[in-house]
Amino acid sequence: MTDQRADVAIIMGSQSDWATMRQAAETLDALGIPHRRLIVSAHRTPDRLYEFAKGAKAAGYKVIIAGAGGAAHLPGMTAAMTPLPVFGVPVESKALSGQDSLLSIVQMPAGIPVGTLAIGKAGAANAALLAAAVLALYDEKLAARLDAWRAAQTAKVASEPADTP
Ligand SMILES: Nc1c(C(=O)O)ncn1[C@@H]1O[C@H](COP(=O)(O)O)[C@@H](O)[C@H]1O
Repeated sequence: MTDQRADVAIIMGSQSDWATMRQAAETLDALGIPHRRLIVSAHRTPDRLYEFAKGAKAAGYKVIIAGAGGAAHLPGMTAAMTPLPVFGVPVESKALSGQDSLLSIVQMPAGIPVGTLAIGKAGAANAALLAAAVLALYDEKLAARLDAWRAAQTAKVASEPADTP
């Protein structure tokens, strides 16, 4: 659900990250959380990053999800320029399978945190669930939707055979 009044910004370093980051967008959609997605790169579009990060709070965003691969400076640079919580998703890189992305994002110096998720699609989905958990602290209807989502997940697993195939 893209919306003028978006609670979550999903930013990514390149269009090529969309295959991963769409898991975040789809999870937010499933929970009815309005979001916007943007291509922003600390390396390739530093002015766009500055404008986005400095204005993100005033624009009404509550949480930022930032996905990047390789030398993944985007989440940390964004966190340096906004007081909003930033969740970083290490995108799987071709050369190093996302290990480079993970270490770039997770090893922030004390003082500027980035909540770092797992490499790849699972990390993108979980970033959305974490964003939902933050927003649900102040939104009872969303909290109920999140509870229902988790209950449905539990029911699905419970309906599957418990023994190994
Ligand atoms: N890590 C970053 C940043 C950044 O951190 O600012 N900007 C682009 N990238 C990453 O470069 C990878 C390759 O990008 P291309 O596929 O466009 O060559 C992508 O995973 C992107 O996130």
